[in-house]
Order: sequence, then C-alpha cells, then structure tokens
Amino acid sequence: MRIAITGGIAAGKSTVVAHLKELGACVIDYDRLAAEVVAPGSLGLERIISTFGIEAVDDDGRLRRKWLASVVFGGKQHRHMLQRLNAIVHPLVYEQAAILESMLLDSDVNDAAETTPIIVHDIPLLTEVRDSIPFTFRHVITVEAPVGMRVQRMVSTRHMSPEEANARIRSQSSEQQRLAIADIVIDSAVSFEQMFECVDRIYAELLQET
Ligand SMILES: CC(C)(COP(=O)(O)OP(=O)(O)OC[C@H]1O[C@@H](n2cnc3c(N)ncnc32)[C@H](O)[C@@H]1O)[C@@H](O)C(=O)NCCC(=O)NCCS
Ligand SMILES: Nc1ncnc2c1ncn2[C@@H]1O[C@H](COP(=O)(O)OP(=O)(O)OP(=O)(O)O)[C@@H](O)[C@H]1O
Repeated sequence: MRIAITGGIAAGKSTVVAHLKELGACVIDYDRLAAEVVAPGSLGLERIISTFGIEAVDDDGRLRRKWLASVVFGGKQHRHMLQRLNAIVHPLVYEQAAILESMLLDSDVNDAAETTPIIVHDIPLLTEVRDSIPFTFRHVITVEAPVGMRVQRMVSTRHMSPEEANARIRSQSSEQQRLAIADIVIDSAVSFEQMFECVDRIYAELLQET
C-alpha cells in the first residue's frame, strides 16, 4: 500500500516518520531525493546551470542553495523562476522515487515486500505538487500542530527568531490546504506518548487494509 505523509514545518512530521519506520514502514524521503538529484556532477545540477547560469554553483561545483533560494523565492520574476526550477527537479525526484519503490517491491533485491507492505512517500510540499505528482496514494496523512506551538519549536530547537519562524510558516501552504488533501490527521500538539499511540493505531489499521 502506498501512502503519503506531509505536514506543516516543525509540526512533527519527521518524528512521526521515524516512528513509522520503527513500526516497519518503508519510507521514501523526498527532501533527500531533491538534494540527491542536484548533487555535484548530476544531470539535475547540469540543467540548473544551463537555466540559471554558472552562478548557481560554488567553486567546488556544489549548488549554492542560498543564492538559488533568493532567485526563486525573492528575485525578479521569482514565480516563473520557481516554476523552472521545479520543472527540472520534480521529474527527477519522481523518477528516483519510482526506482526506489520498485526496488522495495522487488523481492529478489529486498524481501521487504513480504514483511513491509506499507510504503510511505514523505513529501513536505505535497500540497504544492499534488496535481503534478505521478503517484496515487491510498491515504494521505498530515501532521499538524497550532502555529504558535510550531513557532515555539522552531525558536527553541532551530535557533530561529519568532519573525523568521513566522515567515517560514507563511511561505508554506496553510493547514487548511493540507487538511483538504489529507484523509488522516495526526495531532502533534499532544505528548509524544499520545502521538505515538495514535501512529501505532493508524499503522495497525493500515496493515489491516493491505
Ligand atoms: C531553492 C532551494 C535550493 C533552497 O534551498 P534551502 O536549503 O535554502 O531551503 P529549503 O529547501 O529548506 O526550503 C526552504 C523552504 O522553501 C519552501 N520551498 C522549497 N522548495 C519549494 C518549492 N518547490 N515550492 C514551494 N516552496 C518551496 C519550503 O517551504 C521550505 O521549507 C530548494 O528549496 C529547492 O531546490 N527547491 C526546489 C526543489 C523542491 O521542490 N524540493 C522539495 C522536495 S520535492
Ligand atoms: N508530540 C510532540 N510533543 C512535543 N514535541 C514534539 C512533538 N512532536 C514533535 N515534537 C518536536 O517538535 C520539533 C519539530 O519536529 P519534527 O522535526 O519532527 O518536525 P517536522 O514537521 O519534520 O519539521 P520540518 O518540516 O521542518 O522537517 C522537534 O524538536 C520535535 O522533537
């Protein structure tokens, strides 16, 4: 069974995903894939250089993420620039996700398919890519906590100011947008213990469905 998980920044998605892994789920991490497809020497990085110029990489041939962020989130025509970046990165990410999935399901390579029938696509920006992603998900989970609590978490664990934390939250899609595409909501405003109990229950129900 293929499911997706998303959530607002600092809501607790990574904590939930780590727990799902412990329970036996196979996880495909889109943030990691997005970094891998633009690694030095990759086709993705080559395409970024063709589109955005040699300024996109540093002297060691690594992507200058801060520079690119300023172009696609703040520069002139930033919307168009973000579209161009997405048009490079997203198809490569989906291709890698499909390869990973087929490896997980190929019992000759990995017998995980016998023991772990749940594949979780961990997609922080699922609302943004919902219409273009070439996968269908049996369930979509979102992990949510109130904005104030997320700001507090970012301030205390990520050395951000409240202003920076709020700006990051505003730059993402809203809780309402995530709730509109999700059919399972995990409340992370409760204690770790209660949250994990909720994840255990959801996982057991998913297993029943496979
Ligand atoms: C522009 C890049 C290089 C900036 O990197 P940097 O490390 O500075 O920031 P980071 O990746 O943590 O993103 C910061 C915030 O920007 C937002 N964001 C990132 N990518 C996107 C996007 N494609 N669309 C909308 N918002 C985005 C997110 O809210 C995120 O929290 C990077 O975000 C990127 O390559 N984005 C495009 C690829 C992508 O869509 N990745 C998501 C996984 S598929
Ligand atoms: N139920 C909870 N109770 C208390 N703290 C929590 C709970 N769930 C998560 N946290 C804490 O909140 C912070 C953010 O959690 P986490 O890193 O899992 O969020 P995230 O949604 O994956 O963030 P990002 O989107 O930035 O990757 C962490 O410090 C984590 O320990």
